[in-house]
Amino acid sequence: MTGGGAASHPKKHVKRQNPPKAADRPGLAARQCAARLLGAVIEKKTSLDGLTDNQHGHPHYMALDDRDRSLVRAILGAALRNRGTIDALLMQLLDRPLPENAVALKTLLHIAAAQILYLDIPDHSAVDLAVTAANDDPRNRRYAGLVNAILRRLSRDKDTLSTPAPNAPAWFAQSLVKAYGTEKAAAILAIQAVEPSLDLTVKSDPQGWAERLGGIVMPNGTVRLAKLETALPELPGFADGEWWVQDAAASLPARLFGDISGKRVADLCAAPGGKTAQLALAGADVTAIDISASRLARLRGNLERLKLQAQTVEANLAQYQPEEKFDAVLLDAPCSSTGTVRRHPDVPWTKSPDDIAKLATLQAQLLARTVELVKPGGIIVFSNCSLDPSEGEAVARQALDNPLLEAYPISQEEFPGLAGLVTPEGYLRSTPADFPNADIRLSGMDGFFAARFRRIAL
Ligand SMILES: C[S@@+](CC[C@H](N)C(=O)[O-])C[C@H]1O[C@@H](n2cnc3c(N)ncnc32)[C@H](O)[C@@H]1O
Repeated sequence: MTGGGAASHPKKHVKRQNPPKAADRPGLAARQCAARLLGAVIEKKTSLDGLTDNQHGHPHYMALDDRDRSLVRAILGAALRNRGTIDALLMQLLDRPLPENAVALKTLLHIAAAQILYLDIPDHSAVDLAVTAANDDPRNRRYAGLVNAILRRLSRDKDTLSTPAPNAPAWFAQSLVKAYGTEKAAAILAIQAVEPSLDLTVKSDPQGWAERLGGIVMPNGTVRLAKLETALPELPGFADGEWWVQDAAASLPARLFGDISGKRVADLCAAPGGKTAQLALAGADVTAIDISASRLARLRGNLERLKLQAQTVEANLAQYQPEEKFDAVLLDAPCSSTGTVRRHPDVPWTKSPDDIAKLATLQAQLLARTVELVKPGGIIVFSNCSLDPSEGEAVARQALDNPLLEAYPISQEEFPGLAGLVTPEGYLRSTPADFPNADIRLSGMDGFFAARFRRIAL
């Protein structure tokens, strides 16, 4: 007989199997971590690179195994690349807008929608895990039914819903239109939604490496792979230091010095060292300067793998005093990095017009300082990976107010196959919409700007 009044019959203690705790659900921790990190990017403007750093990342990310970490990165990549589309789709499915303060709910829905719409994950697990995550979070518990309903509808109707929404915050979309016109701005935003190819700068024999690695050779000699099929260190040539990862556009500024074999060249904002490696490979006696000890340590590690040499100096460029001036200097200045939006889809969401204005001021100061470090007659290359002309063309034009500098325009002949990147003023300007390819996975390049000057002998 069972039952009976609890008061009259003390309950026999029956050992019951506990239902699995939410925290034990496979895949839940990764989804919760993804939602937390998306919140940090959008609400606190924290850089995704820092949050997902394998040594110093967010504690919840660090607690995950490698598989879950790569899942978190994939979810966040899809959620950020397609943020405008996801937002518009969710709005269509909601009867009324979410409460303003329901930030955690919105983040959770975005994470789940990214999986349903863009990742090779069964829709039902994305939905189930989102509902479990909602129930596990006091802020979202009362919305668990709504989460379930919205995500099921999204899964069912995703092929018929349409949303022509820009995947960028308004300030970024508007700045692109202002700088490049409507058509090119749209092309830039379209390609930023696609995961970029992987470009390698090879020490020699680009054609041979392209054949070995299954890639194509770009006009500048970079080898481009449509997709990374294996972990980078497992690719042939990595351990032997035969190549390094560097976007095709990022490889152009260091080529603007001409023959630098045997010359003393300073790479003034050097880490992690892609351009230092190019200069060293070209035979220059390179001094690599950077303000960041940890980034310089990465640079040293990279050079060691590549079996290339450079002296390294940890210093703030504003105070740096070399014993002797250099024959040439490269200033690859800190910038808003909006040109790297394809690999860093968090950038438009973490940066603002205010940041761009501050960085443009800093770049002008660093460029003025750079002039003091080069010998009369020496070449100065100023570059950065911003798409905003106020960090590029405007800084370069203003620098010519300095009587010690003269323009040394870049000519189209210097870049066969990429001559379209050279502007009438003699600057180099690339955007993600440049170098289109019928195979979208092979299309595009980072947005980069470079200007070349000569220090005048007075
Ligand atoms: C765009 S990254 C350089 C990338 C590098 N040139 C490459 O190709 O790998 C800018 C670098 O400037 C460094 N930096 C920023 N401000 C600096 C300063 N005042 N003095 C020296 N380095 C600085 C940062 O630590 C960062 O490593």
